[in-house]
Amino acid sequence: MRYISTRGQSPALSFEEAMLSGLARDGGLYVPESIPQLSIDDIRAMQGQSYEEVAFRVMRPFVGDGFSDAVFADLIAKAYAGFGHGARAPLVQLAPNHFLLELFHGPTLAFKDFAMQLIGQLFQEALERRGERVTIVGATSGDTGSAAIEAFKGLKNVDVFILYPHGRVSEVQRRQMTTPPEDNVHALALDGSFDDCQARLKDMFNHFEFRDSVRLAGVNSINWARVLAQVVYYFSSAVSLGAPDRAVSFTVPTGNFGDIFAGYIAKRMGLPIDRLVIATNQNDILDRCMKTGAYQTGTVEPSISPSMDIQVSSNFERALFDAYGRDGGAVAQLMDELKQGGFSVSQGALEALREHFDSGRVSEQETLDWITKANTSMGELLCPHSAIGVAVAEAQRAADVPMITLATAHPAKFPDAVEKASGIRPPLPNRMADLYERSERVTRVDNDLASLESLIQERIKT
Ligand SMILES: Cc1ncc(COP(=O)(O)O)c(C=O)c1O
Ligand SMILES: N[C@@H](CCOP(=O)(O)O)C(=O)O
Repeated sequence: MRYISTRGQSPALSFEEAMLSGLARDGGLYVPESIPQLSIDDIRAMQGQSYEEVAFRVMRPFVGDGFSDAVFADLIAKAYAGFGHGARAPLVQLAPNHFLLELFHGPTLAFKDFAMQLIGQLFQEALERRGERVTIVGATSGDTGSAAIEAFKGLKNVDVFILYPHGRVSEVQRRQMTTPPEDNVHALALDGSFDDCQARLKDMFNHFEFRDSVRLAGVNSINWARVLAQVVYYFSSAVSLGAPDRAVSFTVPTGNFGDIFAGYIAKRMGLPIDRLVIATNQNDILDRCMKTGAYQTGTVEPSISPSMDIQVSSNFERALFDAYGRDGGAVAQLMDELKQGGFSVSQGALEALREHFDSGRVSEQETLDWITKANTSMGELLCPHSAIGVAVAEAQRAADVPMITLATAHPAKFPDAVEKASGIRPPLPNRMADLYERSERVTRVDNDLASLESLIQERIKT
């Protein structure tokens, strides 16, 4: 299996090379050259299997020879051993034909743990075998950063720098990033938005002298391995509701488009998915684009669902690549136009996107109302991101197709919003009950490429 860039100008790489490289050198994102197909029998064989067994069957065709079957199975087992629920990603019923996929039982209480715990294992195994060391830089609106720090802290072949928007993540998210004492992890609070953090990260990848000097790697969903690990729970949940003999739909709280893009890959592999519904907060560029074809950036408005406060939705580029018939030149041109503020999706490409995706947007007040309503009438305390998913799913679901809404974070990560809506302040699980007492370590940084690069170079010298 080879991986090609969405901008068509970088050489194809193996899974392991693509994983360790992050962004392609032409600025594009890696995607598989072709999508492996699973037959109806392959999918039926997943019924009754453990999450780990499903993960092996779904991911194996993408991974290639770098990891043997035995090693890959072992890394999967280690990745999910620390999850707080035997099913890893349990489904609970909210209403007739509406189910919630709880993705918050990992070590940092967000769906990012599913991919990050596995990537930590894959990086460690690959880097030790190669005798190499990398510098991971990540951009986060809160959850990617905490999951990355948790997965990579203390690993000997990796230094990790996480850029987060100062003052725009929840206190739990911030403390998960700033309290680990291991000296290979560094939390950097940037003066700006998540989009600024992600833009500086991509600038570093496009600055080859810096990139090569620190051996830069990425664990955002820029990295194909992140998306791949998230494909698994689409299979495990759909199969437990009767797939492949029954189609299901998914609603996904969306920001950087990585999670829902994983659902699209599951569908392309043969999983019978009827609709994939994008659910956004007031930072609704994706909903506007799906409705009008105009992908126009504006100012990010901080919300009570801060992890989705994103305007430049990185993985949308992967969806556009397919919608434009895998024409890397066309995608490169759109991304150039994006630097000037936006672009219009062609009618043909918009129709191709609408074949798979629907969308909906939820206001701040509606988010609070749905936290209240889900608590009182569905018996589920939701985080604001998951509430946005449930709100959009309830508005859009068809009566005859089961809808699965992804619950992307634990309510205890966002206690202020949850308490305001429900009157309940959700406690942290026991294993992190002392999070508020731990001492923090963080560096304030300007939104400036040169000074960020110098800081990283200085820190990895010591
Ligand atoms: C809790 C939560 N929900 C939803 C999202 C959006 O997911 P994605 O960026 O993959 O669209 C994020 C951030 O990624 C998140 O942390
Ligand atoms: N919401 C994310 C933003 C980064 O997304 P990623 O999936 O590209 O890593 C976060 O929590 O940081």
